[in-house]
Amino acid sequence: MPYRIAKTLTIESGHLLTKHRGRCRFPHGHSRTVEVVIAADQLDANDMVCDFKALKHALNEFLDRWDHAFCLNTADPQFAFFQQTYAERVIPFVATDPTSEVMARTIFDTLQRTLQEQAQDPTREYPIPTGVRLERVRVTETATSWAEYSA
Ligand SMILES: Nc1nc2c(c(=O)[nH]1)N=C([C@H](O)[C@H](O)COP(=O)(O)OP(=O)(O)OP(=O)(O)O)CN2
Repeated sequence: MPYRIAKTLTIESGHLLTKHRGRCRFPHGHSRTVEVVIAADQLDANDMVCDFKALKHALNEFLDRWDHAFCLNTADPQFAFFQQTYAERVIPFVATDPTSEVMARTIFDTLQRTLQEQAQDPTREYPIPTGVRLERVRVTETATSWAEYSA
């Protein structure tokens, strides 16, 4: 697929890593940059892979829930407490730590489903053309660390 576009969003989120030996097992936060790349063989009627706004809307539908939220392994002994206390601002990661790798995979799988659904609806203000392919999702955790998940 010769054409490729990317969109980047930033979210503020907290987490802790139950399996980490160091400080990352304690609650802490990150300004996370999420970069998604989609590809296409040909351009649409607007001479685009797809409108950047379409990509932003598709990503935001899901990622807004992670903004100013706390990502937590459901196996954490404190999970029930956090969920009762902070309700929808606690994002459950089922029996897995919310590492950058797991976040990248979760975002990839969810965005792929969203793009497929929205490509069936040409009446959207910013439609997703059929034939576009989600190539990769990169989650940047700190100034020096990122993880990527790709097709
Ligand atoms: N492969 C992964 N390793 C680590 C993850 C992760 O998601 N995937 N996450 C963490 C912690 O969340 C930590 O906050 C970030 O790690 P790190 O880059 O080590 O952060 P530092 O600011 O301490 O980096 P320095 O370069 O050492 O200052 C840990 N590992």
